[in-house]
Amino acid sequence: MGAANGVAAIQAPANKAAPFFSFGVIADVQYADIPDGRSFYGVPRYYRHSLAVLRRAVTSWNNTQTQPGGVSFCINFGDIVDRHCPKDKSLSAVREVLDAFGELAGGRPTYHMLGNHCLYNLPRTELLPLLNMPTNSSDSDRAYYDISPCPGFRIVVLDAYDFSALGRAQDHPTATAALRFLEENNPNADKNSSDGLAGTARRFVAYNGGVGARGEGRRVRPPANGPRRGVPGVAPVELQRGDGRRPPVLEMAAANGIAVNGSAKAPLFSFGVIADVQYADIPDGRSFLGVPRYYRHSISVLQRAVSRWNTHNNLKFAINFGDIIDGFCPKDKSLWAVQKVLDEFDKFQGPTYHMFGNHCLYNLPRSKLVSLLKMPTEFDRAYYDFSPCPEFRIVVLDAYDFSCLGWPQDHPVTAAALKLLDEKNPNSDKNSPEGLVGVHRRFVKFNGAVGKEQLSWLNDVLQDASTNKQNVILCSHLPMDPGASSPAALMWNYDEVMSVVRLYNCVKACFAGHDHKGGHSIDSHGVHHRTLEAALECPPGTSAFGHVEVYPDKLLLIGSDRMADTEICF
Ligand SMILES: Nc1ccn([C@@H]2O[C@H](COP(=O)(O)OP(=O)(O)OC[C@H](O)CO)[C@@H](O)[C@H]2O)c(=O)n1
Repeated sequence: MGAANGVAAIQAPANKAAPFFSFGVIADVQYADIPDGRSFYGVPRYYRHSLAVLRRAVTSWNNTQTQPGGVSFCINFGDIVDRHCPKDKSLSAVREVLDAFGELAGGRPTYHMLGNHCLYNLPRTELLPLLNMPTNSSDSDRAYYDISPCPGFRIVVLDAYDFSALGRAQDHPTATAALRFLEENNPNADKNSSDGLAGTARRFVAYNGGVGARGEGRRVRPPANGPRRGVPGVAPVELQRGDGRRPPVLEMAAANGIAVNGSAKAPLFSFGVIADVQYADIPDGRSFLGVPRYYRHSISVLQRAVSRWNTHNNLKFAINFGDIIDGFCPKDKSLWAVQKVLDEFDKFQGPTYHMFGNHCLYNLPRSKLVSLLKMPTEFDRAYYDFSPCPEFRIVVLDAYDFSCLGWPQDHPVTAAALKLLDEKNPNSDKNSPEGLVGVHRRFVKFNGAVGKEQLSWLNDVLQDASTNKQNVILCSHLPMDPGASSPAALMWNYDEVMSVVRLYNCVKACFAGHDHKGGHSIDSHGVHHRTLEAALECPPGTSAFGHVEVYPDKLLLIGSDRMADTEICF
């Protein structure tokens, strides 16, 4: 491409060899023949339509035009039917979904796993024969297995409810042990509620479960020196690899085994995170795709974040991942709205580092924003780095450096970016990804790219960080890995940025905003990508913010209710 301020050509994959095998994937169909509803947090759920999604998936997997050679099998990641399915219809609903999987051409199999919703409907004993898992075991309760579709690969399917309170009779020893475990680790009367639990302890709710320690072929030996750190009432065991070496994490097992791990040392430093506040003094609305947006409530989420960060008392700084106000903010109120949000950030007892999001640029020009957001940069640049301790460097990218947004209409960057969109996106409305396939959906006007000069600056910063043996946390409004984002929310030249990142080993994690539902992935080079859940889409009374504890060998994102906790080990 090599455009004015420059994004270079999007690379075709270098390796064009045929894959060893392909397989279809689908998760959380949660079918029920009932009207549409909403999740606990208010997100719409389409119980009947989900079966149509599955049928479309099967048609697509059967289509050798779109799936050259077809898929060899498919994996269903659980929750085949929903808990709201009337219980006298559970069996027929499960059968309906299984019939849809059965349409996979040539009798190719589907490999299923258990989800909590499966177990709300039917006991394990009834469910397991229906799901026909290749456990190859006389243990009729077993729901974990492995398959080897070709000599060089093995697929391992875990039973995440092996140790859980679900799916077994109340007086079954495993159910009793799991309930006792929940009693010890969750003080709420409603064990589905994580209220009051902090960080990763929020996972101790009845709708989750654990991998038990009794698996055949897993060699378990008791610890030499009695119990170590762990969950109260949980007896630790150490699991051995087949070669006898201990795995890198200490695992704990309860009566029937559950694995947990934690950190005892103090972090090097911690920082607050929040994304997509998108405040506007306007009534609630919806995204283009119909997800509710709470424009006024989002500032309450920020207020709660600042108050929690201040209570924490040990956060060195905060990072705001962009979209400080919304595009629907009346333009004569943009400045007032930005100032109102900044006043809230000012109540935090430390500095806040900001970055541009598309919505910032719908409201105000770049030059005005750089000074309002007090970015620690020279000239009008909106990318920068800083080092909160000798071992770490934080790099903040400007994901709209090369974009159609924020530059004057007659600026060469605007013209070059529009030209790129014309080449990549045939729609007359360049905000629409309609008809674009896969990661090509990112070529829409509400995204942008890191320009040539910024790429070269990034290269210099990463080289310097490597020389100084610093770990790097890369921050950008736009996500940079398809595994952690919808394709339509990706940075235009995420692949170019990641090519620079991969020249070094210093970048340990990339954090982003923009894709409001959030996401997490580990890319092929082991770099974690964490897209943060948006403050804007928190129904009143709920929140999405967090703080990151930074250790020499890991980051722990500790989220408030809608922001998921994430452990990033390196
Ligand atoms: N499919 C779409 C999606 C959006 N638009 C229009 O584009 C503008 C920006 O969209 P918006 O959802 O407000 O952008 P956010 O930054 O809040 O969210 C990120 C993306 O949605 C990521 O997936 C707006 O005018 C939309 O109406 C569109 O036309 N077609």
